[in-house]
Amino acid sequence: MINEFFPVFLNLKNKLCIVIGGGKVAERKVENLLTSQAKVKVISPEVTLKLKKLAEEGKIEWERRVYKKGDLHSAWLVIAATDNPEIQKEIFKEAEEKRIFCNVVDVPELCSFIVPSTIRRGLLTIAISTSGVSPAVARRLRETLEEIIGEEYVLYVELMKDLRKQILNLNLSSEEKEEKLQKLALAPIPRYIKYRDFELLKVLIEKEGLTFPTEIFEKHFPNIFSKENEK
Ligand SMILES: C[C@@]1(CC(=O)O)c2cc3[nH]c(cc4nc(cc5[nH]c(cc(n2)[C@H]1CCC(=O)O)[C@@](C)(CC(=O)O)[C@@H]5CCC(=O)O)C(CC(=O)O)=C4CCC(=O)O)c(CCC(=O)O)c3CC(=O)O
Ligand SMILES: NC(=O)C1=CN([C@@H]2O[C@H](COP(=O)(O)OP(=O)(O)OC[C@H]3O[C@@H](n4cnc5c(N)ncnc54)[C@H](O)[C@@H]3O)[C@@H](O)[C@H]2O)C=CC1
Repeated sequence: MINEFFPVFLNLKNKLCIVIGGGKVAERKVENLLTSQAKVKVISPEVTLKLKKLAEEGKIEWERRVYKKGDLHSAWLVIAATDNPEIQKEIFKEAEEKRIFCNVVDVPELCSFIVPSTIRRGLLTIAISTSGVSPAVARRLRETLEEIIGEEYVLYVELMKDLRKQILNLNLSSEEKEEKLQKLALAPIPRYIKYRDFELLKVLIEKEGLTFPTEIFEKHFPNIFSKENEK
């Protein structure tokens, strides 16, 4: 029976996450955790060059030794990434006892959480999981979606955040607000951004009685509007 995993986005900022093992897989998980600003501690007698460098730069803490029972004390999350099946089981056992979520990288059945394949576009995150059965499929799907969901989505989501705020501040009924939000979400705005069709986009936004937030565009494309003015 495959688990029906519960998808969540965790706020790990400054929270201690312990990674046991220091190979290629540990390295990938550590980089992921650092993206979320977690406080990372690696326990492993050997680590990759990259992990060593991160430790030297003070970006992670590295305890150069093997795992021992009790190490998980005060962690929020644990990743067991050693190449030793017995140790992996011991780590999972301690994590369960302490009620700490634990990812055992080589045994999907011993995972109280799994790590999805992830696409990040600024504020937008897309996470893909095959419930642990085929990481290669998760990766392949990520690569396919990355082509559809391009870098234009960084600006797009920032723009929609601004427009939503404007709409919510208008003196409209909740039905009217909902209608405007849905209408904007359906408009091909990512395409306008991708092809720099800013004039068309401006017309669309102003037609809805909203203000075109120039500063958001200028942040991504410095001087884009001033150059147009010079012409
Ligand atoms: C259950 C899970 C636990 C967990 O790690 O959280 C798990 C388990 C295992 N992975 C294995 C193998 C590989 N994993 C990758 C890559 C990734 N693995 C990731 C997640 C997960 N892997 C979780 C399930 C995710 C889901 O639900 O789909 C990704 C998405 C996220 C990340 O790790 O950061 C990241 C892709 C990131 C990206 O590029 O987008 C590659 C390389 C590749 O394909 O590039 C290979 C080799 C090819 C292959 O075997 O497929 C093996 C066999 C080990 C062996 O044979 O020794 C096991 C154990 C088993 O299955 O028994
Ligand atoms: N979940 C995933 O995405 C994937 C999982 N795997 C599996 O993950 C495991 C790790 O893979 P790699 O990083 O390539 O292995 P690796 O052999 O490069 O690294 C293992 C690390 O564990 C450390 N280690 C060994 N015993 C230890 C102990 N008692 N305490 C602390 N650290 C200890 C070693 O020093 C080494 O740094 C393997 O079992 C592999 O099959 C492999 C590919 C992807």
